[in-house]
Amino acid sequence: MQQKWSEVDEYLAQKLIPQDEVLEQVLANNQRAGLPAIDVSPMQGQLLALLVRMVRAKRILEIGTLGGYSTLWMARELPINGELLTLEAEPLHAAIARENMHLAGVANLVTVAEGPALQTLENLGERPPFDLIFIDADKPNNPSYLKWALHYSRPGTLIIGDNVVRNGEVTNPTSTDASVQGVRKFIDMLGNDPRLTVTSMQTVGVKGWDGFTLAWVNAI
Ligand SMILES: C[S@@+](CC[C@H](N)C(=O)[O-])C[C@H]1O[C@@H](n2cnc3c(N)ncnc32)[C@H](O)[C@@H]1O
Repeated sequence: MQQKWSEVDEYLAQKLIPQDEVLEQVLANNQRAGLPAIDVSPMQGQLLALLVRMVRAKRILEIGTLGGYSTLWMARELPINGELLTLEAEPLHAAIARENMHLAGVANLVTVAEGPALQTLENLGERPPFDLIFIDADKPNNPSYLKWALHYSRPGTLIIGDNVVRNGEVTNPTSTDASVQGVRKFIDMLGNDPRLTVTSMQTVGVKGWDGFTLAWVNAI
């Protein structure tokens, strides 16, 4: 079945998503630098781009940069006075992401903040709220990332969480995997917060079985 999903995902991506040399170059640069191939898929990247477009985001926060593949999908949708702050703990990942943003011509819109995301978030201080927040770093910290995401949100902010399926283990309350437990707590927090309207979108494809949560902030 996995093979069929991948085949369908590739077929749809080929039919629906134009070839893009810059995005492909970013993936090639990441591979050459030895970064893990755990970026979003092209179909997920296009979904992020559409969401940025639909909410007319001007200010974006991304937690978990890797080489900046998802960053680029989103940054290209920003207006010229937009900003995307992306948080990355690994110096090599941050350096490659910066190079990729230069290559793609969006370096003026994107700031790659290097260091543990929680530390960066604690030190952001007073600033205008973000319009869209993409959480895609270490899953055990997802509950804390959600708290900070809400801190930097306004009514109308869209908060997206990646990798919420965990190969189906997300339904296992006794899992000893810290990522599963982090995602389970994250989902509980999303579901129990009356300020949020939330859904989840599962995806099957070249990256396996996975899913996003999409949370709309109704009130703060
Ligand atoms: C799944 S990858 C991000 C993929 C990227 N969003 C994309 O789709 O192209 C997760 C990234 O989060 C980073 N990361 C892990 N723990 C972190 C932390 N505590 N603070 C900041 N970044 C972290 C990892 O180094 C890795 O580059």
